[in-house]
Amino acid sequence: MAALSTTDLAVVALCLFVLAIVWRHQSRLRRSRFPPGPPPLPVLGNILDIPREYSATAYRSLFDKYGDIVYLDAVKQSIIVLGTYAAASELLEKRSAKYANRPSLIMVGLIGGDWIIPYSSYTNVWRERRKRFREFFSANVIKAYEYAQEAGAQRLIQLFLSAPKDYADNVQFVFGSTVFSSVYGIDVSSPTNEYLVMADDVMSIIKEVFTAGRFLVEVFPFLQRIPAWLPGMGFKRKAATWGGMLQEMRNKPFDAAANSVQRGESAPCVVETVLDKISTQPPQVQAFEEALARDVCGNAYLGAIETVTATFFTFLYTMALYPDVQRRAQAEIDAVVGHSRAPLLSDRPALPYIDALLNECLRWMPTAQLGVPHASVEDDEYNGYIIPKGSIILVNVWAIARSKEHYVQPDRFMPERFLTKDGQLSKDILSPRSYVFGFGRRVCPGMYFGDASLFITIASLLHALTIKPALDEFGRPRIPSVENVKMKEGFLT
Ligand code: HEM
Repeated sequence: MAALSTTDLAVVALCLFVLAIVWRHQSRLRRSRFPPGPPPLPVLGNILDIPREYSATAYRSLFDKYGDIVYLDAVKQSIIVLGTYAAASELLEKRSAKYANRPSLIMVGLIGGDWIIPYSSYTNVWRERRKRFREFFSANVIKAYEYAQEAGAQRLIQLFLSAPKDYADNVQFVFGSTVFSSVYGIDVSSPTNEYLVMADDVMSIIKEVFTAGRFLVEVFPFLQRIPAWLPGMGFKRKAATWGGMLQEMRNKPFDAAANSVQRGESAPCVVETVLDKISTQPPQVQAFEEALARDVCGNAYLGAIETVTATFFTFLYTMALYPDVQRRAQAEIDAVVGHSRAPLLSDRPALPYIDALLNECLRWMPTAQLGVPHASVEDDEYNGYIIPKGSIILVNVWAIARSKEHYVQPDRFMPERFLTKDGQLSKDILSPRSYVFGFGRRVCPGMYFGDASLFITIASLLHALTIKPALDEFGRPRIPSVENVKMKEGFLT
C-alpha cells in the first residue's frame, strides 16, 4: 500500500478541521433551539442552578425568568422542567409514547431492582408488569378490598386514642397494614411485623439509590467492572446485600399468602385473585404470570406508603389549622352517616364536601412536587424548541397546583373551590387528580386504591374525633405557620 504524502495528510487534516468547525457550529445552532434557561458554565453546565432543597418553589423563580419550559444542562444530561399543565399534558399525556421512559441508574441494575415499576425503563417487561398492576388495582377490582380499607380506618382511630403521641408512626403503620391485607390477605398487627420491617428497609434502600451523587458509579460506569473485593468498591458489596433484601421482600409475603390460599384460609386479596385466575392455565403460563404477580404485589407497598401517608399528614395539619373546614366536613358526615354506624366507602357519593376536602389536600400540598422524572426516547419539538432524546423531564406539579390560571387564591386552603353552588363536585375546576398522580403511560396505577384509602380514613376520623393543635406549656396552640410548612424530599415535614 502506498504511503500517504505530506499533501494527502494536509488535506485530511484540513477536512477534519472543517468538519469539526461545522459540527461545533451545528451543535451550537441546535443548542440555541433548546428551551431557554440559565447560561451554562464551562465544564459545570447548569449544575449550580439545579436547586438542592425545596426544588418546586425554587424552580418557580426560573419560570419567572425564562418562561414555562426551562432547560438545564447537567453535564451531558439535559433536564427540562415543565411549569404548566398545558405543557405537561401536551408532552407527557398526548405524546406519551415519546416520554414514557425513566432516567436509568446503574445501581438499580446492580441491586436487581428492575422490577420496581416506578424506576424501570420503558421496556416490554415493564409493559407486562404495569398491565397486571392496572388489572389488580382497577377502580372495579379494588372494591373487593374496601373491607380492609374500612377496617384500617377504624384501627387508626383506636390507635390515635390509645397512643396520641405516636400518631405519625401509627398513620404509616395503618396505611402499610391496609396494603398488606389487600395484597396478601395478611393481617399485620404491629409496626414491628417482619414484613413491614422488610418493606420499610427496602424503601430506605430505594431512597439511598435515588439520592443524587450518592454513588460514584453513576458518574463513572466503568467502576462496575472492577472486582468487589478491591478498596472503594463497597457499593458492589452493598448492592449484593440489598439485592438479597429486595428478593426477600418480593417473595416472602407472597409465599405466605400463597400458602394461606392453598389451605383455603385466605381473606380476599390480590394474591388469591391471581392464583385463582391462573390455576387453569398451562404450567409455563402459570410460572410467567406468577412471577409478574410477585413483582406487582411487591410494588404496591413501595408505591403506596409515602404518597398516601404524606397526603394524610396534609389533612391532619390543615384540620388543626382550619377548624371551620373541619366543622363543615363533620356536619356533612353527621347528616349522612349519623351516629349509629361508621362511615363506609359506599357513602362516598353522598359526601361531596369530603371529596372536595381530599381534592384540596392533594392540591394544596402535592406529595411528589416535581412528579417522578420521565425520560424522552427520541428528539421532539415543542413550541419551536428542540427537546433532545434522553432528556430528563420534570413537571413542577406544585407550580400547577398553585397557579392563578387554574385556581382563585391558589395559596388558600378552600375545599369549596371544587364545589358548585348547590354543593356538588364541580367539573369546571381542574382536578388535582389530573396532575398529582402523574401523566400518560406512567400515570400512577395505584391511584384508585390510594384515593379510596385516603377518603375512608379521612371520613372515619372526622366522624369519630376532632383534630386540634397540641398546646405548649402556656396552653397556647402549637402549630407551624403555613409559611414554615415545606416539603422535604417531596414529602411534608
Ligand atoms: C395519594 C396517593 C398517591 C400519589 C399522589 C401518587 C403519585 C404517583 C406519581 C406522581 C407517580 C409517577 C407518575 C408519572 O411518572 O407520571 C406514581 C407512580 C406509581 N405509583 Fe403512585 N401515587 C399514590 C398512590 C399509590 C398507591 C396507593 C400505589 C399502589 C397501590 C401506587 C403505585 C404506583 C406505581 C407502581 C407507580 C409507577 C408507575 C410507572 O412508573 O409506570 N401509588 N404515583
